[in-house]
Amino acid sequence: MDTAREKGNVVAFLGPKASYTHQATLQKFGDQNFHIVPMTSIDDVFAAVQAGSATHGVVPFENSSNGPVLFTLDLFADADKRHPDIVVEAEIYLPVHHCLVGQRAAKALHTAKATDAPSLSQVREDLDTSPVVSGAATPTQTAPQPARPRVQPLHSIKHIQHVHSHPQAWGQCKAFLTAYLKQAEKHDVSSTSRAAEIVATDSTGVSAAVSSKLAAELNGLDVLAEGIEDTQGNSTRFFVLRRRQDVEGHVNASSTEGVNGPVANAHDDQAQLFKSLISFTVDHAEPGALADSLAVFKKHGLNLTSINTRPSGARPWNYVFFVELMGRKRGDGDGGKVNVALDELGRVVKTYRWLGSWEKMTKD
Ligand SMILES: O=C(O)C(=O)Cc1ccccc1
Repeated sequence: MDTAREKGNVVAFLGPKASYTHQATLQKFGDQNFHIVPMTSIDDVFAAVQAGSATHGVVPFENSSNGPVLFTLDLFADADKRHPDIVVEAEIYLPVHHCLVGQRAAKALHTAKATDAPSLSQVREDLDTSPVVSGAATPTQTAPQPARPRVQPLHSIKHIQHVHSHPQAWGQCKAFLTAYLKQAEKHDVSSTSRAAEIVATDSTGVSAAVSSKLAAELNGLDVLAEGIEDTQGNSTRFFVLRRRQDVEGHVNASSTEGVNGPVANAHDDQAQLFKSLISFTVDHAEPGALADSLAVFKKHGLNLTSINTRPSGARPWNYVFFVELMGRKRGDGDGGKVNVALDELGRVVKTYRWLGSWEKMTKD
């Protein structure tokens, strides 16, 4: 019997194996006694933590070049009130290097069956060994100087007609995809490693995935291009989810104080060590409602580090606002700056939710 599972230490992550989320999960929990369980979707990770079948969940939240993961923001917005107890307990940063993975043209020709006539002839044409198509994206009126990709394919990719990946990956690899795979059909799937699994089942060899090298290895695929992300230093931030009742009053082992704990004499200057996430809705008919809300954070000297919005789901053209700020909420009645600001925010907004406070993992 699995002792980690028996003790209830279960981490749900966006799988399958070899997703970037899996790699982030191993970075944080790999050397601890945790039972690590793949989930099919980000939604399933939220649901497992909310239901208590997992004690922790790991989900992608934001990319350094492509911005927020909209699925995750929408689950935090929680229009259906399915996750009332979910809070963020920690953040994980992971460098992300995307590959185009699939079958090389010669191999694809071998494995394609005679009945796959259109793809077979396509593959035959592509046996030209020149690795590169043009590499130059066509200038258009809206993009007169399209960005040049940072790398060239390692093998011919002219046989690729379909590309599968998580929607986040498209936005991180725009230059490469535009230059080399403009005509290929793009298919959204639940994760980058799921994309590699799908490609491995395509016997015609005309499909590829944008995923990690690890996902290529695990699924027996060739790396057709490596490092296809638009920006050097491409990195994704993941959140560790918990249930609010499991973190309240709990002392975070990696910090000197509780994330939300009852440490009465902690100083607010430690705000630089922590971050918090808050969502709120305002009365859209009231001029200045958003400005009034943000003024509360200013009044209490709370530095906002990001602001996002998503449709609220309650009514068309109504939004949920998300702010991240430096500082942490303390135990109720503990009087920290964030606690006071939240009380005040409650008087100027329609609804708000504290979505967690955690130790900041970057130095700046
Ligand atoms: O974890 C994955 O593999 C995902 O599909 C989410 C994702 C996508 C792109 C960059 C980082 C995480």
